[in-house]
Amino acid sequence: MFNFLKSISAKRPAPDGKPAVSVRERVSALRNLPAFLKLIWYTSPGLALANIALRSLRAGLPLAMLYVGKLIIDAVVTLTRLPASERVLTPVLTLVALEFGLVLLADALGRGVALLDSLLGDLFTNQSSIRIMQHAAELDLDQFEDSTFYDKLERARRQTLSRTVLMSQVLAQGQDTVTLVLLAGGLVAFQPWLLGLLLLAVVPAFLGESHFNERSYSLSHSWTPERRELDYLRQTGASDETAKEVKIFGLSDFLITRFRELSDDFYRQNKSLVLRRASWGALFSAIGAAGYYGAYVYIIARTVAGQISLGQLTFLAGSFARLRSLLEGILSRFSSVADGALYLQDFFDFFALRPRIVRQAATGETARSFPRPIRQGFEFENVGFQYKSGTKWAIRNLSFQLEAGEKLALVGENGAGKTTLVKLLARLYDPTEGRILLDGHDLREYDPAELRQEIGVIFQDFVRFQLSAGQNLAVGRIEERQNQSRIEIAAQQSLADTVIAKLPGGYSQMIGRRFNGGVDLSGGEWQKIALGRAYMRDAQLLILDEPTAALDARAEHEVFQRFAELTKGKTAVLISHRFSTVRMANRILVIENGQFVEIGSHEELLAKGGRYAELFALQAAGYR
Ligand SMILES: Nc1ncnc2c1ncn2[C@@H]1O[C@H](COP(=O)(O)OP(=O)(O)OP(=O)(O)O)[C@@H](O)[C@H]1O
Repeated sequence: MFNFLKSISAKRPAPDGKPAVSVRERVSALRNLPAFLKLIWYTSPGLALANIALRSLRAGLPLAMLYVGKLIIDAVVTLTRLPASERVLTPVLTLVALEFGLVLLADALGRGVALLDSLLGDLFTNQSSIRIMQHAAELDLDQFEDSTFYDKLERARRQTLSRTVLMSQVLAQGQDTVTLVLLAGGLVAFQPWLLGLLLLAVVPAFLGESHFNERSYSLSHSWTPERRELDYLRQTGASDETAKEVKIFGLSDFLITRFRELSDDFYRQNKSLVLRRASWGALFSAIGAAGYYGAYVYIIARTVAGQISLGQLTFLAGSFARLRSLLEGILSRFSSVADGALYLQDFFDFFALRPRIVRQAATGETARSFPRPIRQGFEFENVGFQYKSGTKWAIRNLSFQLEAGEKLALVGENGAGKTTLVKLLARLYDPTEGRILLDGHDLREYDPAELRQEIGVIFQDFVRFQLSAGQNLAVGRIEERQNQSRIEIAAQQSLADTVIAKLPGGYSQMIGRRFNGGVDLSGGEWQKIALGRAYMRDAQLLILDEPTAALDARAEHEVFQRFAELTKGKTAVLISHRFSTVRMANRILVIENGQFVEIGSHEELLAKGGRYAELFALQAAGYR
C-alpha cells in the first residue's frame, strides 16, 4: 500500500517505457481551464449563462431537501407523542408537499442542465472543428509532413468531442462544490471532526483515481502514433480507394495481421490497467463505506443518548452519506478534469503553432505588392532545398532565370527535383539556402496569399474532389463557383467539356465514388477536369506538373496546342516526361539530382549534344 501511494506522486514510465505524466504536470495543466471556459463562453454567452443559473439553483436543493426531511421526521415524532385527539396532520402534509415540490424542481433543473449541456456541447464541438480546419489551413505544407505535428493535429481533432464532456465536468464540479460547502456547513455546525472522518474516508479513493487516470492518459498519449496506424489500417483494409489493389495483391491478411498485432497489444496493456483499477477501486470503496458507518454509529449513539433529535439523525446521516458521494465525485472528477486539461494542452498546442511561410518584409519596408504585370520574371539564385524528413538535398546550387512571358519546360529523371522546384516557386516551402527573386525582390517579401493568387499550379497528384463536375473545375477559383459561363469556358479550354457532356448530370453530376449517385472517371478524364482549374484562374504564372501523363497522345497534343494559345503573354512552367510536349516550350531546363545541367531551346540543346539530346534520342528510339 505504501509503495502504491508513493508511486502516485513519482514519475513512472508508461507501460510502453515512455515517461508517464506526473501529478504536478496534471495539476499545472489546470491552468488551461480559464482559456477553455472562455472558449465555451464565446461559443454562446446566452446558453452558458442559463447553464450557470440553473446549476446554481440546483446546487442548493440537496440541503433544502435534507432539511425539509428533518422537519418532517421531527414533526411526525412530535405528533406521535401527542394524544390521538390532538394529532393534526396538516403541518406534516404541508412539509411533505414542500419536499415533493423540491423533488420535482430538482428533476426539472437537472433535465434543463442536461439539455443546455448538450446544446452548448454541440455548438462547441462544431466551432472547435471549424477552428481546427481554419487553423490547419494557415499552416505550412512541411508542418503537415511532420509526424509530431500530425499527432498533435490528430489529438486535437480526436478530442473535440471529449471536450464537451470536459465542459460538463467542469460545470458540474462548480455546482457540486457549492452543494458540498452548503452541506459541510451543516455538518460542521453539529460536529466538526465528522468532516475530518469524511476526508479520511474519501482521500484514498481520490489518490487511487488520480493514479489510474494518469496511467490511462499516459497509455493513450503514448499510443497516438499506433492509433493513427490503426486508423490507417482500418481505412486501407476497407475503403473504395484501396479495394482494387487490396484484392489484386491479396493484401487483406497482411493488413489484418498488423491490425491484430497492434490492437491486441493495446488491449493487453489496457486490460492490465483496468483490472488493477477495478481491484484497487473495490478496496477504496470499502474504506469509504467504513468511514460512513463509523460516523453513522456515532450519530446513532448521540441520538440514543437523547442529545439530538430523530430528525437531526436523519439529516446528519443523510448529509454525511451525501457529502461522501459528493466529495468522492468531486475528487475523482478532479482527476478526469485534470486529464481533460492535459488533453486541452494538445488542443492549445496545436493552435499555438504558427506558419513560418509569411511575408518577411525587409526592415523598414512596407508590404510589397505583387507586380502586375510581372516585368523581369523569376530568378533562382544558388537555391538549395532539403526536406525536413530528407537526408539529402532535393535541390542544390540551382541558378537560372524564368523570364516574364516565357514557357519553360523542366526535364529530369524521377526524383530529379522538378516538383520541388515548383513548390518553391509557389512558396509552399522556402529555400534552405539561396533565394528566389521576383522582379529583383526576394519572393519572401511578397504576401504569400497574393502570390498564390497569381500562380496557378496543377500538380501531378491533383485532388479528385468528391464534388460535382462543375465544382471540381471551380476549385481553381472557388469564388467563381456560381459563374457557370466561366466554368464552361474553362472546361472547353481544357477539353473537359467532352467528358462532362457524357455525364448524365452534366456539370452538376457528382463525380467520384464516395457519395451516392457519384460517377467515377478514367484517369485521363479526371486530368482534363483538373486542368480546367488552371483556366479558371487569371494567374500570371501557370505551372503544369505532369497533369497530362494520363492523357492519350492526341489529347495531350491538343491540350498543349491550346495551352500555348491560351497562355500567350503569360509565364508558364511545364513538367512532362514526353519530349513531344517539352519541345513546345521556349526553353528547357534540364536538372539532375537537384542540380542544374543545361538550359536552352529544343534546337539549341539538341545541337549541343548534351544530356537533353541523349534523353531525347533515347525516347525517340523507343518510338522507332
Ligand atoms: N515531402 C517530401 N519529403 C521528403 N523528401 C521528399 C519529399 N518530396 C520529395 N522528396 C524527395 O526529394 C527529391 C526530389 O523530388 P521531386 O518530387 O521534386 O522529384 P521530381 O523530379 O518531381 O520527380 P518525378 O519525375 O518522379 O515526379 C526526391 O529524392 C524525393 O524523394
